Amino acid sequence: MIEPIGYNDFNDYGGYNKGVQLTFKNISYKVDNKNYKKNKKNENEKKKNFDPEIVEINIDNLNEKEITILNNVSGVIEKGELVALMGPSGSGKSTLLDILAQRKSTGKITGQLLVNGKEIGEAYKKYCSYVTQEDVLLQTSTVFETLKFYADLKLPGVSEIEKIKRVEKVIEDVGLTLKKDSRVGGVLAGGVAVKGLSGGEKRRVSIGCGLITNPSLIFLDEPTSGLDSVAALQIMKTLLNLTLKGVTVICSIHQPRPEIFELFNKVMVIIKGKMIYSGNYILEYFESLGYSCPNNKNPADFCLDSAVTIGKSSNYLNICLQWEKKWEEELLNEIDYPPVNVDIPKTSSWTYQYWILLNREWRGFIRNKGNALSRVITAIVIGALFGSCFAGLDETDSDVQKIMGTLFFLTTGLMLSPFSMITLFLSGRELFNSERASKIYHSFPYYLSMMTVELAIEFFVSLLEVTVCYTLAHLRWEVGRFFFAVLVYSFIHSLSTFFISSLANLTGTSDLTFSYASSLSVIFMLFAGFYVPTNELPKAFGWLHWVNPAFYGYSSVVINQFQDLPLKCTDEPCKFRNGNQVIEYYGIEDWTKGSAFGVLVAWSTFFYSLSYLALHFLHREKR
Ligand SMILES: Nc1ncnc2c1ncn2[C@@H]1O[C@H](COP(=O)(O)OP(=O)(O)OP(=O)(O)O)[C@@H](O)[C@H]1O
Repeated sequence: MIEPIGYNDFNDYGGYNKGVQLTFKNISYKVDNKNYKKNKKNENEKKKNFDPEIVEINIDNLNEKEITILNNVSGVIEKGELVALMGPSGSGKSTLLDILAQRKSTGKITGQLLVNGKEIGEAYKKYCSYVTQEDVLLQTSTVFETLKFYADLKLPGVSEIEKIKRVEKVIEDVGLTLKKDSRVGGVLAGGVAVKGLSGGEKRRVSIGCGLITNPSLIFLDEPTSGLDSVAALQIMKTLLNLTLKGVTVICSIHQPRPEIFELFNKVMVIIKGKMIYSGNYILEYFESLGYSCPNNKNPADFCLDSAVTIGKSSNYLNICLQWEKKWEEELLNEIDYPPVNVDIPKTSSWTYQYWILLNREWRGFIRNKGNALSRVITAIVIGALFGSCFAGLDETDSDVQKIMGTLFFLTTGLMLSPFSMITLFLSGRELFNSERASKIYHSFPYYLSMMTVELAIEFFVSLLEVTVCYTLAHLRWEVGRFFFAVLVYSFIHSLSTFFISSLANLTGTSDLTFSYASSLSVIFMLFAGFYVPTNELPKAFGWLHWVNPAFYGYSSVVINQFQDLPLKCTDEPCKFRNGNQVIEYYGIEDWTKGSAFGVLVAWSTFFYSLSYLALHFLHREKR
């Protein structure tokens, strides 16, 4: 027999009241029917060949522009209650939980949500926790680091020692003391597998993240899924102990074993988007409807089986109406709203969020050794390859074309290398969406920290590649010009990173990102000014180089290389006697290296902002 785990030694660091009463009235949720037009067409076809003998589907339902997922759902959850949300698969449990936790950002939600009888405000999410059904965790962090990250962001103003104590207590409560320093593990973006926790252990880490702040209201979407029966009971007892402190806990749950089912103070049953019962006498209620639980049957299994049967029966709508009537006429009037205001927990500042996120981002990069090493090795190999192909160039008119080629291939090499980051951007986005929905940080510090680490790496990679290539190819090796070239190349690299991350954030899929990014990169390369000098472009395409960021990067390094450079003539007639003639030949004499670099920086800023805005506003949730 597992002993319940106490929370008595937890301090209320946030200083806010534990536990709240939550009332939801007439909640409905509708989404656009994406198949509306297709269904309408099919319906017309069916009407043409209508045969009442064989048509079974309800044509009217397929025909609606909006699909109703939840329909007029109401209920009350008292302070300190442990509530089970039950129903057949697809009945709307997770959707209701998402709406109660204010995590739905798509579809049309109507109805009222009250905390202690008052409309919920902006701070609502700060005193609730939500534990998702899927475990979205950073694979490279340890159990301790994962929980400490939540403690750092969600417990501002609490001392380091207290935060560590809190983290260790939660780790103990979710039964992971022996795994405290194990990595979470999983498959990293790019396919590298990191050994780590089992599925059930990850579940416990996710639950621990929800418990770290000692919240007033906890929502858990199927907290016991993936756990063995002992671990499931242990987790549920942990939750029960929280409720004894007054915390309100709501879980969606499928088929709990009888010992777990007994722990719940209240059961809510949803069938096909409608509530049919909410209370603590579920078996008696089903009996009154004519469904009796056999003695030897698990009551949770019985409830679910009965719910499935009711959903299919012709009496379903009557049962729903009967419950709605009971709610309107009896239960609603019996609600006793506690006269307590909920204190709002503090939030950490953006600078602090940035610092914590930066640390995590950097740790993630260092621990993803395969990625870090491959980027460094690729930079050295590519730099050496270009440098060797054009090795020992002289400052002569006959080597001008080769020098132009070296500069161009360095530019394109650095433009193409961020393609390998597509999966990294998209997998990071899943974690970001999950953490943002919990309101633990703002998107801006997240994006800034991610890009700070990326920019630092890119500067280092560019420095390596340019140093190797410039040394071997004998490009203009003066301190000022060399470092200017490194700066331009690292901006070309970052611009391409921002460009690809914009596409990833706009499209949300790796296939589309790859396809758009590769097509546009080819256009960028074609009109960069190497293959065809800008003044020789056909008139119809002449404008293209003006809107081509690669043109500005390439022009900047070409001017940096050739400006005021005397060239030796190897053959007569001599094509170029000095570098300025080269600059003129390529049609970029109106630019200085500084002005072209300035436009490159402006393009980088544009893609940086576009990528951030797409991250902030698009693809918030999968469903
Ligand atoms: N945004 C959406 N667009 C279209 N359909 C949706 C959307 N959100 C939910 N649904 C549909 O609503 C139904 C209820 O989904 P929900 O995930 O809430 O069910 P559930 O009871 O939690 O199921 P399960 O127990 O299998 O997790 C499902 O059929 C789901 O496909």
